[in-house]
Amino acid sequence: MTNSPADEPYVTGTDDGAAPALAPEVEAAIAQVREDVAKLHGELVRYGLVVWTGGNVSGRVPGADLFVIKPSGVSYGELAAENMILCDLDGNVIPGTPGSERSPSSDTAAHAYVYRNMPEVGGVVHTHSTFAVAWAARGEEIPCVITAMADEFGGPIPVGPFAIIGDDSIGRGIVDTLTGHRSRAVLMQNHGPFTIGASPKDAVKAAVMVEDVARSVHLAREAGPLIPIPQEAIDALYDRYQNTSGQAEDARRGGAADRSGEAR
Ligand SMILES: O=C(CO)[C@@H](O)[C@@H](O)COP(=O)(O)O
Repeated sequence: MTNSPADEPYVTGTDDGAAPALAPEVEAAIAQVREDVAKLHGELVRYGLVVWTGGNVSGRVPGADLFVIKPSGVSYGELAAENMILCDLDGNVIPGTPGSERSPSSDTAAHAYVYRNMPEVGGVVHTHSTFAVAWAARGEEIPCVITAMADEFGGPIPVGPFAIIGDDSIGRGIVDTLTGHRSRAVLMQNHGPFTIGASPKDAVKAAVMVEDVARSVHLAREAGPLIPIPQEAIDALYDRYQNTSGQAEDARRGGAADRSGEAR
């Protein structure tokens, strides 16, 4: 009895550099993630989170040990599904696949480390958004003093260790800081925010919200002392928001939708 395509082990590469043979459902999933990740980079620009090419979005391919990430240093206006880069969970570019002729994002190793060590994560984002970077430059966590933080992050936004780009250091700092933590954002010291999410869109939302709360709390503290929110109120706000805000089909709530609300 021959195995169905779905039973076939994933072929990560071929000797002649041709694209690997993939099950049809994996091919379809890859195509969807390529489209979503390419489109979501426009949200980084729309919300003012990046200058030049100073940020990146990636998305895990459901059902495969693969993820999609942008090419390094390519203007956001040029990004499209077909020039996103398909990688395995070690951060190796899958040869022969669309976009594989270019180098992946500088942060590919960090994204790959998160995907290997946090199986629940479906998307990873990195930006240099101004106010979040300012808190990172001070190595200071953002205290939970506004209900929007309690809702979205369930408490303070933590700081991760100083780590140099280029190996697993940043990824390890992200995972060590966020594992078991409610926050989907970490301020890597002297660098900037990395966010995770149930989907690429959920991770982009966290990137948008971390910059918003970083700005608000910065301005508040400049004007006077901050008023902490009692922990029981933080817990209640977080529980409500995580379980009733948005729609049941949102990825964050365990659903499959995350393409402008479309189920898939
Ligand atoms: O933060 C850094 C470099 O320090 C990078 O994430 C940023 O410049 C974006 O690089 P990529 O264009 O994703 O390679």
